[in-house]
Amino acid sequence: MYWSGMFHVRVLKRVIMAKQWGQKAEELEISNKVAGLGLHKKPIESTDDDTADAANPAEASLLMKIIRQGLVESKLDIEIQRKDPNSPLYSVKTFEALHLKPNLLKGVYDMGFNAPSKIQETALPTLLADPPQNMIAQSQSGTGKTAAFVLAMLSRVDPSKNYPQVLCLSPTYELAIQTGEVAARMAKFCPEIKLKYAVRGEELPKGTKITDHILIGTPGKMLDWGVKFVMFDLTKIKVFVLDEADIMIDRQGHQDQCVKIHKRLPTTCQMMFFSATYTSAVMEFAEIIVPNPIIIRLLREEESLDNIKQYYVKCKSHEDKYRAICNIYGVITIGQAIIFCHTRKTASWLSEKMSRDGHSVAVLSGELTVEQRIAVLDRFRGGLEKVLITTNVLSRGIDIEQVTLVVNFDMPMDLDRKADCESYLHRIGRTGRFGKAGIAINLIDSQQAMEICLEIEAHFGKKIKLLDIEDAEEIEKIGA
Ligand SMILES: Nc1ncnc2c1ncn2[C@@H]1O[C@H](COP(=O)(O)OP(=O)(O)OP(=O)(O)O)[C@@H](O)[C@H]1O
Repeated sequence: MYWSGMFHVRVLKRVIMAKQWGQKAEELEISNKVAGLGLHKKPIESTDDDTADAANPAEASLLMKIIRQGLVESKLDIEIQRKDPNSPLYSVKTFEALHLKPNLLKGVYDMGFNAPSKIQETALPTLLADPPQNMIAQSQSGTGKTAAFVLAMLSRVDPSKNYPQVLCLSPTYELAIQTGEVAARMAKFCPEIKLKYAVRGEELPKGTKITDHILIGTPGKMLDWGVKFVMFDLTKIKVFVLDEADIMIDRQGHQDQCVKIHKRLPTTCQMMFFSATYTSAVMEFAEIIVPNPIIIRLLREEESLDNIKQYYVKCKSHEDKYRAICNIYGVITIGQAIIFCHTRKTASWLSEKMSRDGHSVAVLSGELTVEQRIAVLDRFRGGLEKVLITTNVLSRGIDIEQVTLVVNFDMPMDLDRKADCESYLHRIGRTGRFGKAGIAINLIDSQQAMEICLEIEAHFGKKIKLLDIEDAEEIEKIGA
């Protein structure tokens, strides 16, 4: 009965979520659409010709979706896009091939990007195509998703119209600021494009009418400005981006606010949902609230966990875990490290201990003000501290190139104290970004932690090797 119970919970959750987002799930059932377009559900072994047959982007998109039904994470999704240059799903190998505005292209090159990453080459032709198409995209941490949707946002703006046309929502203050900084760098040669942060601390006098083209922020502030104080017109929004879309949909606080914004957007608004992870329930739900989405999932074998060496170390206590960290530090040269703890209390205990022993450490946890959090991150980015100790608050999105080591002081777990595989992927994704090498070390001090580690290993199908922390030679090898 456990399974059937789980099933009902899941279905119920989807129905509640669908109701909240103001959609009728049935209206969007694929079978109805297939009937409406006179198409038939294709067998799993569809070939490239299936897409070539599609007469227009809507059909192509539908067909992709149908094909995907039987082939989630199969090679077909991406191969089709590569082989049919007439399809809006065609992928590009250069930024020139995207026919960007010249000053945007200049900005991209100025950032040191020579060629698009896999998610960029796959997503951008579709995101920039006309008529605009909706997208739900998933690819591993550090693969360039931010640049993909930021480039699409900047391309869609009409700078001659002085009102917000693009909304981009992030789950945290830090991520919103980081995304805004990427957008500002990319738009360096497009001074006519105006961008504003909609985050805590940004105050506008009542009655203000916002004239900036792009708003990047957190859901609460965006809701205040758009709905409560009507400082801009939500019905004029052309592009709506949800970064870290899975938690934006799944977490109660964010969800309520996103729902209220989403409801007021025009039906013509292009929706872009991006994340490194989606549980299947969230993905199914995302497909309901995003009309006719093109869905891109980087193939499992493309997920770049390969460039992160994963280890676990057996420890007996907190003290023992601390010794393990010191041993690793004593032996290998580490750029910078992020250490994840389960609670703020452990984070501050560890930071005090490390500071007392002469390590330069910073702590970032939920109780700091947003200004303090940004200051801590800026110092860490600038290399002033080598170690950042934090909680799950920083597991997502933060991009710091020099981080070569991630330590799970405590294994990530959900409320049922089971493995939280999504958080694990996001946490270790703070290293090994954009194909660089990284190391992830899990400190295991209980049977339960070991079980979580094994569950994570099985989930991703990637070996997490035992590391003997007393064996200096072995530790040296991992740094090689
Ligand atoms: N085409 C490119 N060429 C070179 N570097 C790139 C390119 N695209 C992105 N990058 C760099 O790769 C790093 C990771 O990119 P980004 O932060 O967009 O990843 P992400 O997929 O959004 O990760 P996460 O899921 O953790 O948020 C950044 O430092 C970014 O500047």
